Amino acid sequence: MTASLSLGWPAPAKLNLFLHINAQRSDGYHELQTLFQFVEHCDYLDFKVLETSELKLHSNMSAAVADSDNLILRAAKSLQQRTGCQLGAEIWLDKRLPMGGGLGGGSSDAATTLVALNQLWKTGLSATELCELGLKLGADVPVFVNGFSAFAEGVGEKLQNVEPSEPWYLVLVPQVHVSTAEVFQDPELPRDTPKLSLESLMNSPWKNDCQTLVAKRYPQVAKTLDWLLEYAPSRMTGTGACVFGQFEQEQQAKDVLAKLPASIKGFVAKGANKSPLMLRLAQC
Ligand SMILES: C[C@](O)(CO)[C@H](O)COP(=O)(O)OP(=O)(O)OC[C@H]1O[C@@H](n2ccc(N)nc2=O)[C@H](O)[C@@H]1O
Ligand SMILES: Nc1ncnc2c1ncn2[C@@H]1O[C@H](COP(=O)(O)OP(=O)(O)OP(=O)(O)O)[C@@H](O)[C@H]1O
Repeated sequence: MTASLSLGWPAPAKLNLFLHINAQRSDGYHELQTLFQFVEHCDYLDFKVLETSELKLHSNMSAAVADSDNLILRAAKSLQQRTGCQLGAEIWLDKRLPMGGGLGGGSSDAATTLVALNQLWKTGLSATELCELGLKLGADVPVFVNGFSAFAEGVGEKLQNVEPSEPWYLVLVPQVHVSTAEVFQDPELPRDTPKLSLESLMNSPWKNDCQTLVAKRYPQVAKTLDWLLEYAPSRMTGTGACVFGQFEQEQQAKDVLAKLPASIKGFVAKGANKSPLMLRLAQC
């Protein structure tokens, strides 16, 4: 192993514990209020610093994503451009998170790339500057850079750290791809939930404003959610397709996982208010 090789940078999944859509802005984006929590189920990235500005990605992603669209390479390039850094990187992605499932895997990969390369290239951007850079790549990137469970407003970039309880989750992955852009463009999406204070949101029942619409458009999501609701309080995350049920004990979640019909995939993971990415960064 050479000194320039840096291994095992996690890119965790997130759950939207609640997701309210408050309004649509004139640029098409939506004002929302959401509560993000990480789960200890991650993609992993390895980095090798190159002395030239070349950026190279190797991955085991099941779906083909062109290099020009890949959020990892876009993140690395944006950091080079923002800082004038002349170094490059060879990056290995061990993709474990389902893609397009509302778990934010692509955004999380981008955030881990920004945080890791800022460290390895010694480009010295602050967390706030990395969040600003990340927001240009996707609305969910800043919360992953921030690294703490957060109440988010705006399009998802105005963050306030919070500490909800850290239960065990059973996350189910319906085998359908839900496009975030399509959900937000759908005329039937409710966009008028009143903005509430954090305190009243924390004390009200949690809901996802995209859930009814996505369940209607994708019967497999409805079926999966109905199945899980038999065992635990459950909701959809983000714009779907994944749904999650909440349990006090790991074993309870595993017992339900064991009953899962073969046609549905799922995993058990603990909620975490501190991102595993921050723990990895602290090791540097
Ligand atoms: C719904 C959430 O998953 C909640 O965590 C996110 O806000 C979505 O974040 P994301 O996947 O990073 O989304 P982006 O890649 O920025 O946007 C995808 C598409 O979703 C729509 N979009 C996204 C976020 C937002 N607040 N309003 C929107 O209308 C936009 O049409 C955009 O073209
Ligand atoms: N490194 C990456 N990993 C996953 N998807 C990527 C990556 N780079 C680009 N993408 C593209 O982003 C799309 C969304 O991927 P992602 O897994 O982040 O969706 P998601 O979990 O629904 O995200 P969100 O909850 O933020 O909407 C993919 O379908 C893919 O085309």
